[in-house]
Amino acid sequence: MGTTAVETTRLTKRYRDVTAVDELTLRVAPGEIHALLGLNGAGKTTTIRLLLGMIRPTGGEVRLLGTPVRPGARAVWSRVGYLVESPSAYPELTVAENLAVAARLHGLRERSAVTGAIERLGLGPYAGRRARTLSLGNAQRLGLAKALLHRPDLLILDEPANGLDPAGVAEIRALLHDLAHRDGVTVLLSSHLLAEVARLAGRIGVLDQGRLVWTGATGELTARARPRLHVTTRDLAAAAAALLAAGYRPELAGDELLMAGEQAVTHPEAVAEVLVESGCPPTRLAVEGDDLESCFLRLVAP
Ligand SMILES: Nc1ncnc2c1ncn2[C@@H]1O[C@H](COP(=O)(O)OP(=O)(O)OP(=O)(O)O)[C@@H](O)[C@H]1O
Repeated sequence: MGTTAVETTRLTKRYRDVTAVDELTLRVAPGEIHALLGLNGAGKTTTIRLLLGMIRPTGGEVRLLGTPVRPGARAVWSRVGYLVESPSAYPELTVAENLAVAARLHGLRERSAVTGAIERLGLGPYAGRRARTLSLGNAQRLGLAKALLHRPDLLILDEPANGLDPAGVAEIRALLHDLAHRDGVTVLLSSHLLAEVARLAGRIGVLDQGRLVWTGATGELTARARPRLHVTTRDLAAAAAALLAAGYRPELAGDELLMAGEQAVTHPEAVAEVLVESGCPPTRLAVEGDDLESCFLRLVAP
């Protein structure tokens, strides 16, 4: 699969005075787990609905697996699985019956597709339960099972961890990890939880007010959360010069110096010694790490 799995070009959706998605240009490579991260109202659901051709864009275009998404262009859907918010199921049918209906709609061999999906999603104990009696978490699992029935090459999921307890979240994470890394399935998912996507996605696109404000490898974002030594002293310039002369790499940030190096973080007492010797004793010296959520919030801060 050489083609880009998901490709949007200046994708835009406007509702009267709200621009829900604003000139979004996104590329997701095959086999990648890519997360669209954003706060409530950032435009995640609208983007996913546009990708799936559920709503018409005001501007721009979408290609999935190299094929333009247009009304009537059906071929690509046999290779795409999706789960959008609040998965729908026939409430009076059992889990197995719901899957059997979905398998028939896909033209699949019913029995093996259903058994495989039940097994993959750990739905065995619930196979005979009517869909309306399922917990939110198990309803979400049934939705995922349906999305995976036809073994798609691309899986598009809106907030897949919604309604799941921590064990369920871990299970879904393991499943998506396996799908991408073992079976080469491309996964595009939306989430508002950086800590969660950081454990799963290889790349992240941050959406804010419909715009892609940051995109890159997950590691680039989490690196911002590494601990740094914060130094405050009366004469920052003199302190910075002394620290530089001692082999450190201080960075001036407002009214303090920041030091990210391993040595400074693990041995702040040695830094204190340099500062005292140079006549700039620290008035504050603290190792602090930004948590992931504050890194994310800083990206989307007004
Ligand atoms: N059908 C609609 N009509 C009018 N405005 C809409 C419509 N759908 C979405 N919006 C607006 O577009 C913006 C983006 O909404 P969207 O649901 O895509 O965000 P989101 O990131 O998925 O948020 P959430 O996590 O709350 O679902 C919001 O301001 C929302 O109010």
